Amino acid sequence: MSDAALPGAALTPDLSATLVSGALSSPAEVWAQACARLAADLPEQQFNTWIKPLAEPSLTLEPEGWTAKLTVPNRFKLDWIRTQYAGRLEGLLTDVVGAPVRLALAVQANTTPPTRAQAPQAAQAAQAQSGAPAGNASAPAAPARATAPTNAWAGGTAVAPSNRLNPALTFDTLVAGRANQMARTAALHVAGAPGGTYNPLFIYGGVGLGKTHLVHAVGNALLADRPDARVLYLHAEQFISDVVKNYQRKTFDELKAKYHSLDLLLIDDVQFFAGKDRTQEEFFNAFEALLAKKAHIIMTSDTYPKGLVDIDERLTSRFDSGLTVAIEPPELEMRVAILIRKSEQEGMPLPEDVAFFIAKNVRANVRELEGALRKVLAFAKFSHKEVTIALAREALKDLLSIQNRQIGVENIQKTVADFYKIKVADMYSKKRPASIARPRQIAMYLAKELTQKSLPEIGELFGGRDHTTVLHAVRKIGGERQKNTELNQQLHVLEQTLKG
Ligand SMILES: Nc1ncnc2c1ncn2[C@@H]1O[C@H](COP(=O)(O)OP(=O)(O)OP(=O)(O)O)[C@@H](O)[C@H]1O
Repeated sequence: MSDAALPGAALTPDLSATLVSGALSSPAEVWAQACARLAADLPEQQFNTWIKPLAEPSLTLEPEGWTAKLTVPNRFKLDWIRTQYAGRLEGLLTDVVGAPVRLALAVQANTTPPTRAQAPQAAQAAQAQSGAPAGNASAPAAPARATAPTNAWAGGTAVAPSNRLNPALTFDTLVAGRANQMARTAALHVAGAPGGTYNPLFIYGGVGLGKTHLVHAVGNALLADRPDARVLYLHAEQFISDVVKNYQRKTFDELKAKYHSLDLLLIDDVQFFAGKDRTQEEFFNAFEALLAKKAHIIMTSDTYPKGLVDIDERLTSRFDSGLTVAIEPPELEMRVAILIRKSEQEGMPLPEDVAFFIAKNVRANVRELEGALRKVLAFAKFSHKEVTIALAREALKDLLSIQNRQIGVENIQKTVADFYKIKVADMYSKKRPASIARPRQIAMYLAKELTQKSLPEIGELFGGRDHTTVLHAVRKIGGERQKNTELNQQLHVLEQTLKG
């Protein structure tokens, strides 16, 4: 190997000899051999997606030993390669070279300026991608970028009009933890290899748990990688209104042209398709067309495909034909990590004890956690006081006083059972007649409304039911309550009785 192939290297004779002792004469050959071994080890699609497109690393001899410097196209790929393949690559390079090799990853400098049409999106995506990689929930959160003009809290404010993606909702700003591990891993896979496995990807879970954030992250990551990709995010209701508009104008070809040409369709809250036959038909057509051309579809919902009501079975069975993953409510450590990360993004880092205090008291979902944090930070700012547990207690006193009234799930079960004249034991039983199932659903709904218990905790207290069953009950009764005055009155009476 020549010195030119090893920029900056001061070769010691024995290591240099190691490298040239076999048939290896250049970093390209070292890389080719390592790749050949990795290719034998990895599923072909993974290898072709992540490793094959990489240019060979430079090999330099630093005072600590050999370093292979591998450049990758963007931050997202760097994070993925670092977590998934770096260890294996280091081992293989070490084997091939015959001496320890350290792998150093760097993002490739961008040499081709984006086209005018791509520029704003690329700039937004690059900015959104430039933060620290998404950490482990237990790892300290990365400090926020001082220049970040957009914020994951900002909701729709920074949405690019064409693809409706919010550039602030990225993998970088999504805290990883046990609750979203499966969904996040699947989403990362799709972002790296859209049209491949896990198609469609169906993500379900309760309100405010990060489903929307995750699908935006996939769109933003794909655009950072391929700025020309045709990506569209939309809420199911926007699809419904598009269908209605095109129905009135008889312009179904336009609708088809819009949806069938995408590379990635991200569609939120598909439970809203319930009872909308024409929408379901058009979505079915789009779904089939996109899958046939290997475009990727990611959907979110409040329940798993088979739990969806009033949606045609030919659709729900297709929803389930790729990968279906749940996002669970975050556990305590993850809630703390989220609070710390978000407070840093706000430029007001939260002391750990205060983060634990808030996380212990706000358990329902991340949106509520964000709301509580906002209250505490605003309270500190306006009162010019330090953020302490005492201050947090004061800022959140309304929320805490609701909890202190301590309406327990058992109390709810008993009150509801008395009201509808069924046995309390039926709250835990597997019996399904409507005369029992409905009061049980009402009790689940009230448990969610009036206590701080998470969906899995409520499910457990109702005879070990799955959290999606609870979610279904909460949505169903909540939805019916809006239309059914009799039910609304009954619920009102029950609530007043329970609140005392
Ligand atoms: N793991 C996480 N890390 C950081 N922020 C999160 C995380 N999970 C959720 N959030 C934030 O919580 C808020 C609510 O999340 P999101 O809107 O994605 O929830 P959702 O599951 O889509 O809820 P809904 O069903 O009500 O639409 C957002 O501001 C999102 O950025």
